[in-house]
Amino acid sequence: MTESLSREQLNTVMDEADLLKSKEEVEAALDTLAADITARLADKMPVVYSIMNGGLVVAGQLLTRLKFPLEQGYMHATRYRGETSAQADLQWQAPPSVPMDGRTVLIVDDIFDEGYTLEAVVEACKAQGAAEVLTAVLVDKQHDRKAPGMKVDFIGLEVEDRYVFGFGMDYRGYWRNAPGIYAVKGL
Ligand SMILES: O=P(O)(O)OC[C@H]1O[C@H](OP(=O)(O)OP(=O)(O)O)[C@H](O)[C@@H]1O
Ligand SMILES: Nc1nc2[nH]cnc2c(=O)[nH]1
Repeated sequence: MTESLSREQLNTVMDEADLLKSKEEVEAALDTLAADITARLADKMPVVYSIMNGGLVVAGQLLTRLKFPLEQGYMHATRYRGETSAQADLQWQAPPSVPMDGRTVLIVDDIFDEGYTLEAVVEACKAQGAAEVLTAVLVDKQHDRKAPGMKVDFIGLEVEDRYVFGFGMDYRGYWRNAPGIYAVKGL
């Protein structure tokens, strides 16, 4: 783990960051995501899992826009562990909190970057007997390093290939609470 950051350093990161998507743009994207998900899943009584930690804010703001019966759960899988680049292995810190055998499952996460996290989570859901597994992310990062063949079913916004934070995404553990999507200066 790298050294901890001071409050001043963290405020400087925020002050110097580039705003890529405003709060209003994110909220409009969540409205569209919710409409697309509703059209596909309204009659399925799905289980909707957020992937902790990043999926927490997105799922929180998405779920109240879904006006059909669903169950909600969480799971915690991480590749980055507070760093700004991925570790080789995915670490499971909490398994799925609600049984999914025979169910339609929707996985909600903040970002589709290389896609190895979502790929492993989808495989885990299938192994646990889910009938159908769909994925939704707020942000799709644009680059050519995606896990081969990995696709996401519902995407809110596209962002450039930089390290981003806000709306659930962290900068070294902080600023998940930022009300927009920001790119760290120099990253
Ligand atoms: O597409 P990938 O390259 O696999 O990266 C995307 C994943 O990275 C982040 O999780 P992270 O491991 O940082 O954990 P966190 O949710 O606790 O921030 C994010 O929340 C996604 O789950
Ligand atoms: N916070 C954050 N987490 C990520 N996980 C994968 N890519 C990113 C990113 O750009 N920002």
